[in-house]
Amino acid sequence: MTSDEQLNQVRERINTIDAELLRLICERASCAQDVAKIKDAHGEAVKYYRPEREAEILRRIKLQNPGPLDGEEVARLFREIMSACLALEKPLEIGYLGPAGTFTQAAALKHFGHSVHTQPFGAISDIFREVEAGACDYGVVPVENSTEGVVNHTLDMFMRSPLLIAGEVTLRIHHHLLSTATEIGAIRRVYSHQQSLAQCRGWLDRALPNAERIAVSTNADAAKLAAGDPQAAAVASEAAAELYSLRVMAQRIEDEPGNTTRFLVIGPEDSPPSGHDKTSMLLSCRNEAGALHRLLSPFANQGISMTRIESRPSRQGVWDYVFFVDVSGHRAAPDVAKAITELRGAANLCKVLGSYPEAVL
Ligand SMILES: C=C(O[C@@H]1C=C(C(=O)O)C=C[C@H]1O)C(=O)O
Repeated sequence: MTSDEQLNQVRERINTIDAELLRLICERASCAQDVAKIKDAHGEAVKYYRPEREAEILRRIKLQNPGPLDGEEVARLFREIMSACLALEKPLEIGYLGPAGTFTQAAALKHFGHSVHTQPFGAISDIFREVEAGACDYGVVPVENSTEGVVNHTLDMFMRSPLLIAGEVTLRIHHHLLSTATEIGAIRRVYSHQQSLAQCRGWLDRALPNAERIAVSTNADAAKLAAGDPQAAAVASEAAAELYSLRVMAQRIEDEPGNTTRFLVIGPEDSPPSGHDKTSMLLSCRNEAGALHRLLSPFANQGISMTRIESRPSRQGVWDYVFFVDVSGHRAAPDVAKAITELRGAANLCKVLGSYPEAVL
């Protein structure tokens, strides 16, 4: 057989597989419609989106993956299939910290897939308000974001808001040099958020020692500015390059590889147990010797591991400190439930912000 004949044979096989895949994906979509019909028939407030079920499905796909595709890769494909199936009912409305092209938008699409409708907001408080009002189904806000620097603002909102955490998203952050210039030598100005500039300082010192660095409020704003100035560049994401028609002049220019940031999904409800969950809570104690130790001992007593603790001044005058604590496990799990009961007795304040699946993607 000639190589052309061999290729034709494999291509024929691919065409047959594609037809079969298409049939199966459509059959899956019909099943999703059946789920909706059954739920509708039972009346009451219908909730189509099930974060715990989606997390279970994605975890199973990763486990069952026989290769050669990477587990992350197959999970991403199934993420999009589920997103499209769910959108058959009604695309979810997701508010995020804009403008378009921010890492928060990338996080929203990573978590929900591309079949949702994303709506940019200028401030984190606007996102909380829109979700509280029901204008958005969920919101996505940065919580440990090394680029936008708004962690505290998100944490402060939880002190006042009745919203709960329904999910978390982690995103690897890569910075690129974007411009309309034809060569790097033509660049006189570099725009970006100050933290992104700081994260690329070494690279900028070497490649653009004479260009002025100008800090702006978001990386998407930087991309917008670079789009209108051929002597300027922006340090921003690939999404921003596409959105503002900029060329990627240099890729992955961050000094520290492996920079990951975390986002939270906020909604009117948290998530039922998925098998691998986290619980976030807000705790407070008086400023006295041993108070923090006593506050956290219920977790240690139950053998629960704490994955994060962040302290904030309470601003309410009543309590000195407020701690944002993440622990492993769902609030419905006996050990976590027991620790929470103990905490309620000991802490001045114990507000459970929600239990949600650990990020799968
Ligand atoms: C509404 C449901 O399913 C939705 C659709 C899913 C899918 O396409 O696999 C998964 C979870 C839900 O977001 C449900 O299972 O009750």
